[in-house]
Amino acid sequence: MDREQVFHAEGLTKVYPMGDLEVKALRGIDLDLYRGELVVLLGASGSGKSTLLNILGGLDSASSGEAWYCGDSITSASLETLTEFRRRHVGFIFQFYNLIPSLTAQENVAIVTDIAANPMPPLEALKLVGMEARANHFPAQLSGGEQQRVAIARAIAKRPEVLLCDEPTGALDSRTGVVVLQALERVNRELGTTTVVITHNVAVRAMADRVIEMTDGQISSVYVNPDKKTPAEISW
Ligand SMILES: Nc1ncnc2c1ncn2[C@@H]1O[C@H](COP(=O)(O)OP(=O)(O)OP(=O)(O)O)[C@@H](O)[C@H]1O
Repeated sequence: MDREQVFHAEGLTKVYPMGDLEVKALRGIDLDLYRGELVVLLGASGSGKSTLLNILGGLDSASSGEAWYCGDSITSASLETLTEFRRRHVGFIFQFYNLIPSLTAQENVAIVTDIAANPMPPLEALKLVGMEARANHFPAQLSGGEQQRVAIARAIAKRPEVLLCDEPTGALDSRTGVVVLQALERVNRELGTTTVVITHNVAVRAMADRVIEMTDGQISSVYVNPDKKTPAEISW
């Protein structure tokens, strides 16, 4: 594995004020993520997975600590710099696909490629996730798994270095979930996109290069997977 550091974090904390109380979502995260690796992020509900991903992706700010993307500080960046960082370098996938209902699959992808610096053609992105035959279909004509694959095509069409996925299979049955994981694995392998996948599904750890587990706002274990499986070999 190439060990070039993409993300580096030291002592990240996140505290949400809740009236007189505080929720300590992150309690000191030290983390490195390396170029091209596929990391599965596990942990109980409320352990801080989404908070961590959102801070790394420039969607949320840390309360203390520092994080860098390729040597540039994320935690001390201005809002404008963070917007530019997200636009140029980060693709996001969420549990729900957030496609625009009045646009076809291809048009949903083109929205992003229209404003990206070095995009791939929308059809090429759809092909990578096996959706080129459905390019002219509207979201309502597609299954949940197919919509998620279009969302992946939309996220990768700008050729981001990093793909951050928060419960990408959370709304899908296992067979459909595997097809979505295959799309993510192919993008990771063919484009070399550093990929982080949050999941509640422990079976998904089998496809990771590394598995990072969070407990109560901290990293409780990091596991290097010596025996990576393809998504087709995973079931739950
Ligand atoms: N905007 C917010 N305001 C207040 N508390 C928040 C906010 N966002 C998250 N939290 C709290 O921070 C903690 C960590 O939340 P987070 O969503 O990061 O956990 P998670 O591991 O991703 O959980 P899940 O698996 O359920 O999505 C939780 O206790 C949550 O309630």
